Amino acid sequence: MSVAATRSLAGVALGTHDLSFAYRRGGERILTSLNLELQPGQVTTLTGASGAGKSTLLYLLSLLLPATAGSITWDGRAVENLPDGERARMRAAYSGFVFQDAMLDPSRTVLDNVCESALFAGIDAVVARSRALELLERFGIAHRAAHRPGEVSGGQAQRVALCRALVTEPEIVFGDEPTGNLDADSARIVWDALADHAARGATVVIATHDQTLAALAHRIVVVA
Ligand SMILES: Nc1ncnc2c1ncn2[C@@H]1O[C@H](COP(=O)(O)OP(=O)(O)OP(=O)(O)O)[C@@H](O)[C@H]1O
Repeated sequence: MSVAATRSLAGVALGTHDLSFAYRRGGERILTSLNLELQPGQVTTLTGASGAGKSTLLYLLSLLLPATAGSITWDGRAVENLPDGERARMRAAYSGFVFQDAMLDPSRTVLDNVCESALFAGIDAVVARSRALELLERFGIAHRAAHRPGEVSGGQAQRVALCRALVTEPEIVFGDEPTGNLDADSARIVWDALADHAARGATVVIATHDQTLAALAHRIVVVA
């Protein structure tokens, strides 16, 4: 394992303060006056019924969506009103996101999908490629590096998405049902990788319906 992969991480404390959100102005509130503090070095799982707002909360915490009311803090800094460019820069520099259904770029190879987020975060191309190959190897999909996402299985695609999220060595990892397409053994590998990342100091926040995995987290937040 490389030196980079064993570097300890500081993580980012995530907070919400009276956070509310509606997808449309004046529309139904998905989240109402939510107050949370999520600590570095921990895995937090978000559970709750389908449609309760777990994915929405991940999008808010990761700065993909702006809050309707209230605030979101990263290490105490209010981030909900930052300009879009700054939010994108912070996302790329500090976080990785494993989306539901992988969401890989179908026109690019598996390797390029993983490298892309590192390049976007300003990581040197040679380093990005070496880290990407190392992660693909670690998760047993290096033999698919030159394939397109349409040529790999759902479970393999989900592992590629995990590699893409980890390639920047992020301080925060968000996962939206990251084990949803996986069999029990593969799900455990993904979970262990996320738990390892938290053990190194990162803040890890995972939305999941899998109660077995959720129970392994340091903290379970029920979104209602
Ligand atoms: N882009 C959108 N526009 C409008 N409403 C949306 C949008 N995305 C989600 N919703 C609605 O917001 C609510 C919360 O959705 P969200 O995906 O956050 O729930 P979830 O808890 O993650 O659900 P699941 O467990 O099924 O993935 C749902 O009622 C959903 O229909």
